[in-house]
Amino acid sequence: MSSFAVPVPDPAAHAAAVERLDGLVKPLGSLGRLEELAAWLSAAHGVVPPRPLDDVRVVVFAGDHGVSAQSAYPREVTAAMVRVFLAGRSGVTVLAAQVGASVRVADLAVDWDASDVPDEVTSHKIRRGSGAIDVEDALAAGEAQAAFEAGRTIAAEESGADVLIPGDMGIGNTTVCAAMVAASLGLPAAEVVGAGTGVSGGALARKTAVVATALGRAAGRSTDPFERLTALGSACLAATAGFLVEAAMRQIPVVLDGIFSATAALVARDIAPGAERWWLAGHRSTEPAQAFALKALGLTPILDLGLRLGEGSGAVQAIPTLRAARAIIAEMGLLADLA
Ligand SMILES: O=C(O)c1ccc[n+]([C@@H]2O[C@H](COP(=O)([O-])O)[C@@H](O)[C@H]2O)c1
Ligand SMILES: Cc1cc2nc[nH]c2cc1C
Repeated sequence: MSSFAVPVPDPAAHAAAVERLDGLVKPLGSLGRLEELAAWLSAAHGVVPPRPLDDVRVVVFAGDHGVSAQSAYPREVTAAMVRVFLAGRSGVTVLAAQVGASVRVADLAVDWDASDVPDEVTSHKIRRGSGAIDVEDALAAGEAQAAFEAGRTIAAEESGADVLIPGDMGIGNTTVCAAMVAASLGLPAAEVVGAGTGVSGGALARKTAVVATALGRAAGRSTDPFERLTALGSACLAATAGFLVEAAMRQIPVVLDGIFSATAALVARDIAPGAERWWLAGHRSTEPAQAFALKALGLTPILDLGLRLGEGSGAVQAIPTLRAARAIIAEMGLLADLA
């Protein structure tokens, strides 16, 4: 049973938004998804028009994985990228600057000596790397809960945001996500495994075999979301799930990114049913597991740009579309006022 009483987005504001949208100077329904998003934002903010989306914040959850050998890139890239985020030179930092969003990086489980980075980066650290899920549990007893609580705390720290975006950085995390989505939805490894950073041929077959072995090892432990995170997940996945649940509790809209945030969302929805009403899917990733997870959550991506970077980069791209959705309901004239 869930101990999270997730509020429902305001149905009266949604109804008022639909009525206003239908009265704008345009053929009925002609602004398509923008109309749907305008009504969604109105319900989330409980007011028509919704507030401007001025304060957009990305939190990149960084961690290493015992299955990092299934990536096209070496494990050390995770730690190196944390420094790139801090230097403002990552993909998401550059793209976030384009839409005026901030980027924070949180090291939950990077396998490095982080003694020279600011404390605020490592203050929620759970461990150095997670277990190789084909041979051992990802997390020790209690760590999934601790990481989940860390993610909740981070969302609380960022609760001044108009929109929150979970980002991710972790070599090997698409292997973990594939296993988690397969376990959550009862799918075979071959249907969920994707190229990640770019594996193909024999490497893709090995990645699929690792996911299949992990699923076999964790058989029977998928029902409870925290047990699933312990067996097959990671500290970052648990923290991102906590971040998503806390955002929903605080009625802060979230734009999900790629495979990682969709995987965390699937677990978070099991922990806090109804929380998914506070989340939008920012974009469609190339990873098959993301498509399965979003379908199960009932979420349709706003954009499909063929992105597979992660970091929150795709979600950030959806912000101008959301601002456009707000602008139509805030600024367009009414049919009733036509001369
Ligand atoms: O967001 C996505 O859908 C996505 C798809 C493929 C790769 N990534 C990023 O690449 C890393 C994981 O890929 P891999 O091949 O190392 O498992 C991790 O840092 C993710 O942020 C992200
Ligand atoms: C360079 C690099 C940057 C990334 N950002 C997210 N995942 C990544 C993987 C690699 C390899």
